Amino acid sequence: MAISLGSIADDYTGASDLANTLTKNGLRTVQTVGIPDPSLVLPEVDAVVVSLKIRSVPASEAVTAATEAERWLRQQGAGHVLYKICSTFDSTDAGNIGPVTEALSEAAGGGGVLVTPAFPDTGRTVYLGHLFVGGQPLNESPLKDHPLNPMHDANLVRVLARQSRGAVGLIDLAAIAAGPAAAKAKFDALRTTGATMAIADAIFERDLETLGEIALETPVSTGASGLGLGLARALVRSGRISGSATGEDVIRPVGGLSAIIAGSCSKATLRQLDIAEQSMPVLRLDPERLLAAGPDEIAAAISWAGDRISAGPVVVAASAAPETVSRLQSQYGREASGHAIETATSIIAAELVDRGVRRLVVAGGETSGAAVDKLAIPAFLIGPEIAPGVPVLRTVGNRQGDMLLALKSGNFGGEDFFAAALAMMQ
Ligand SMILES: Nc1ncnc2c1ncn2[C@@H]1O[C@H](COP(=O)(O)OP(=O)(O)O)[C@@H](O)[C@H]1O
Ligand SMILES: O=C(O)[C@@H](O)C(=O)COP(=O)(O)O
Repeated sequence: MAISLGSIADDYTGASDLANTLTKNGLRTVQTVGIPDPSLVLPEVDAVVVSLKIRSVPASEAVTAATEAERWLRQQGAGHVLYKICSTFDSTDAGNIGPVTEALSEAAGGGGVLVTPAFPDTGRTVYLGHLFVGGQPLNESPLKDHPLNPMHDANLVRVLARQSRGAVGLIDLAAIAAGPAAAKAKFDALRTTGATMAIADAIFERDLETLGEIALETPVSTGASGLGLGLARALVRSGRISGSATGEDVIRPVGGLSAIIAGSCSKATLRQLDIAEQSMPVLRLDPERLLAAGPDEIAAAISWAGDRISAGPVVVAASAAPETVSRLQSQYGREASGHAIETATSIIAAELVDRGVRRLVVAGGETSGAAVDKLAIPAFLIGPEIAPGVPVLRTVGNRQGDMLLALKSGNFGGEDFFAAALAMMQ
């Protein structure tokens, strides 16, 4: 297998979001969970997205995992490696976007790295280095209340500089709108002033096409699915790949039961749960009890779901509003509460799969990572899109047999997302 594009995704929902974008733009793509075991037979593809669960781990741990994945991707032939981060730049001052980007760049022999989380399809745009989520600056958006990575500064040049050893510059919209030559000239000029990374503005897809073209000439870039779109289109335009992927054959029915597990506390997921409650049984876990009396609360949830699941899909949710999340975090600590809840939701997901669930929707990046790890799924093929950034996934080499999954980033999807996902998974 010789691939054209490699990516390292910092979480599993982000990986399927990127794999979805690459597929939609013509690249045959597979999403692996970690570096695949050599015994796993992967299909012939143009791109591999290696999913890691490193968004919220200490930076040194993230650097080690990402550089190992980069080495593996280069061995598969990848000429360019994209570090897939969140389109909302989820990363505190202790975060790893800077350290991983610098390490990947060094591994590839140095040079400047283009960085942009812009993803206009989901309302993420960057202007003069400031990230907007919908109409709001990042620090005024719901991301200010994220349970693990609360974002308090919309100026990404500053955010990235606080995490990094090297200097960070800006490729502004004026340079990008003037086309690839002007954008590249600005990028080169920044490098002569000592910047090792450049945040790039982008508002429209055409900006991302320009950025994809200049990023493809370098060995490493960092960004969200928008930059993936730019890279994929540049690859197809270059004639290096045929651009013929579709993803439709991936959704052959798998049968079995279906369930939804939610651990995201994002505004979008909270709304989707309220809507799901009108048409399916929804169990709201009690996070206080999960932390105080873990196994009992988990067993009660499994029993509740077991009583209902043969009649139709069930939803089990830990998700709560920001006030409840902060109360719990001040009592048990941010990491400890997040980790305990992820462990609980992953055990519940695995039990439900043991009881016959073959169609599973998981809401939340960390939540999805914990569930997929617990299920030990090695890789996914990418099917059609349910909502921007969320494809149907089909397992590859899964020990429970073929399953269909949707790993939903907390912030993604319309209010009827859960029903829409299940309707595409038979
Ligand atoms: N009620 C709750 N209180 C505190 N933390 C919670 C609660 N419910 C879920 N969590 C944690 O919040 C985090 C949500 O992150 P994640 O799953 O990545 O969602 P998103 O995709 O919205 O970022 C997880 O660590 C999850 O375990
Ligand atoms: O880029 C994005 O917004 C998503 O792909 C993503 O990474 C979202 O992260 P979670 O909200 O933690 O799922």
